[in-house]
Amino acid sequence: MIIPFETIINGILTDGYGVADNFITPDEVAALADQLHQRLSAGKFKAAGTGNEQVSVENAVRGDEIMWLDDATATPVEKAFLLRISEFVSYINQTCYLGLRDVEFHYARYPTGTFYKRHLDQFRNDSRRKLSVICYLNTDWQEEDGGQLALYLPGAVVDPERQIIISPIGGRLVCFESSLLPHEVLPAIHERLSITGWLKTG
Ligand SMILES: O=C(O)CCC(=O)C(=O)O
Ligand SMILES: [Fe+2]
Repeated sequence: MIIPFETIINGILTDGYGVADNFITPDEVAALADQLHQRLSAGKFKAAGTGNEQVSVENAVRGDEIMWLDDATATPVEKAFLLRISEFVSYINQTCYLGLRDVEFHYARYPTGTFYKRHLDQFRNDSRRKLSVICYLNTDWQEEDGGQLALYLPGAVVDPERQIIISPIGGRLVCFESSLLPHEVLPAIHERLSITGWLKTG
């Protein structure tokens, strides 16, 4: 398990973002996607807000629905995911001294036609968000399914900003500094599933 952790950290240190495939196994992707749909059918999802206004449904900015994960009510497959994240946090704290103390994660479901416009994750209401983490739960994702993540890397003096496009392939994990990288979710042509979260300082 150390290899994807190392890949992600090296990516953040050298490029400003890290990506690793197979952060979770195809079986775990399928089990989490299934669990997400069960939670959805049970009415546990809510339209996501944008952080400063209270959860008014901001369809013009983002169209996803979310459900926060919580240790107390997590099922075994959700617990296994959160455990993998806590191993990742321990690894980061041993190698990068970021002083991460807390995590928060939610499922996200983008129905067909939805997106999340360009934004930064360090919301006005939580400056403790240090690293943003997204793990995709889309089995058999195809290019025509849309919903790619676009990251905007700052340019140097003469270079323009660079756009990096990341496909939301099941099992893939993306991580970047919450306050630094503007990003957006391009329109999903097919339902798009993920678990998104933040690694936070104390
Ligand atoms: O799902 C993604 O690729 C990014 C989601 C995102 O930017 C967010 O929830 O803040
Ligand atoms: Fe974001």
